[in-house]
Amino acid sequence: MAPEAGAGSSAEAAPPVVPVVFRARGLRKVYAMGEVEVVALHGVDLDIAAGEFIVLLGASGSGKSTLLNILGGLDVPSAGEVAYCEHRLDGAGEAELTRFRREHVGFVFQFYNLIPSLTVRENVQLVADIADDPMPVDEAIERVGLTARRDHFPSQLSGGEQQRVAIARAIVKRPAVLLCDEPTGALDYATGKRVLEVIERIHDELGTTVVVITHNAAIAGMADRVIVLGDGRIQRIERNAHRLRPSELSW
Ligand SMILES: Nc1ncnc2c1ncn2[C@@H]1O[C@H](COP(=O)(O)OP(=O)(O)OP(=O)(O)O)[C@@H](O)[C@H]1O
Repeated sequence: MAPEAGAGSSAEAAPPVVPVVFRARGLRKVYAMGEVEVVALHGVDLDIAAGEFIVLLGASGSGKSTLLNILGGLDVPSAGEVAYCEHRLDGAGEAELTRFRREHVGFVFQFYNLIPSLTVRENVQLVADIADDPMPVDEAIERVGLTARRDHFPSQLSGGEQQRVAIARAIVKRPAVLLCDEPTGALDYATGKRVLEVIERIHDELGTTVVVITHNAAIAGMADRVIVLGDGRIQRIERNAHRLRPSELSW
């Protein structure tokens, strides 16, 4: 808990100080393609507080996935600094990044990447087996509403259900951070909303810091803050006065 300012005095209590978990300064990413250099990030400065729900918007090619991948330790910047709490991620070696990801980050991608020959339960178990302090596998499956389907194989599930398995797999290790790259990109309207509800519930019930990339500007209503990227730069950051539930969004 943050200390209360002015305790014991007549001063009004200051709003609670929420610790910053991600801190990026001058983040730059350049991809070398033979003779050609593609600058994906042009010097991004960003703080993300513990428990924030961030939506990352921007045109195709604006650098959203590059930024998310660097925050999640899947990639490293070409220049600049990025840290998660006390972990410096720029300049970290592969082993250090692997440990960081394993201990702190759950990923959800547009495509679910489940193992087809394993059941729902076994897909989630696989991650629980290598986690330090996993939640019970059945609890993770329950949190995404798939208890009745836990012995089914991915091919027996709809796209939205497979995405919910991917979310169960991401959260079973109790990550402090959930990074989602177009989690509803392959889903229809109703199914996409159901997946967003699951992500919202994880955020609200577990206090997970969440970053969601989307092309769908309506989803921005779910966020505490909306970060709009353009051409590798943060174009603007908007704070929502209050977050909307997925059921309140329409597109
Ligand atoms: N591995 C790579 N090699 C070369 N260039 C890359 C690579 N990954 C991304 N880029 C380039 O970096 C820029 C930013 O890409 P990025 O995928 O981060 O954008 P994005 O906003 O996530 O796009 P989209 O919405 O289409 O997924 C683009 O110009 C892209 O072509």
